[in-house]
Amino acid sequence: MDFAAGCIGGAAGVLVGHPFDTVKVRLQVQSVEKPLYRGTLHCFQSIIRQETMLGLYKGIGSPMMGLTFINAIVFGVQGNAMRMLGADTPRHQFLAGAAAGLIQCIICCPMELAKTRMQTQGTGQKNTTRRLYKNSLDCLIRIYRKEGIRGINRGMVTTVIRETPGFGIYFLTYDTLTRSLRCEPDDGYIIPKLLLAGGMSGIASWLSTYPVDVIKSRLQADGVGGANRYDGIMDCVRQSWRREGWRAFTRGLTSTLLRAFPVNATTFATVTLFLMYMREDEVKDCEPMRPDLQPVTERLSVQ
Ligand SMILES: NC(=[NH2+])NCCC[C@H](N)C(=O)O
Repeated sequence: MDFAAGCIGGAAGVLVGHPFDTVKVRLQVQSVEKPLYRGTLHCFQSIIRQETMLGLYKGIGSPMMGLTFINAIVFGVQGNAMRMLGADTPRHQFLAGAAAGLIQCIICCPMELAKTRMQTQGTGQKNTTRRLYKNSLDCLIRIYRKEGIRGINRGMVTTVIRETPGFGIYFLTYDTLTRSLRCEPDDGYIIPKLLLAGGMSGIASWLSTYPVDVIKSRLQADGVGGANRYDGIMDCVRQSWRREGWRAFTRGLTSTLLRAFPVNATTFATVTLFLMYMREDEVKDCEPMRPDLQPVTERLSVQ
């Protein structure tokens, strides 16, 4: 059921957040010498004016397919890892989340490679005729044909460095906030509390590893519409630091945080409420399990 809940939560989150993610990627990878966008709002306005609203949804196919499945893996692995670890402690919450974050990189990296390349090709152009990639799947097929398995896993190291601690903090923050907000199934304010806890968990998670995300986007977008600029992670870090200083590592952060709250508020609230109602019958039919042995999503549904 954790997997099913993650699926539904993931799809809801993508629909809410993709435009913010497109703005984030454009700001992260735009030219420093001749920047197209002055900031978050200007980027939103420019994309809508030059590429219509559809420009904000470029590359949504990949996360819609990928994030839905990724969230199924994330919540499934986290729930099962918590049951394996036994006691529901903050350390176990972090470890179970980190394990889920690490495992989902297998899907996340190729998915974000296709998404990033789709989001950055044809920047500023309305017509789609001269595009290298027709869609996310075509993008991955072309990369695989040209560069093999190594090519579709470009950015894997930075994805692992971003996601493993990022998801540990994601679930630890959610568990901590749902406890301190006393989220109980019979609480009349359960939904706003879950939305607040989920949204803040998303923000905490993205803030914790954001500089790594900038490097990952630059490496995955490298070569779109021009020659490759980077010879690996450290070269990308050195060039970014030399040209832009510390600001390089905060490019697109505003849009990321604007996206992180609604997307993760939607995802966590959907998952928790789904598990709560789907397990209601278990609570009626059997002795409630020890609350200290269940992950937060199960604990909320058992009492
Ligand atoms: N890279 C992270 N910070 N991951 C944690 C949040 C993941 C969530 N699915 C999102 O897209 O916002």
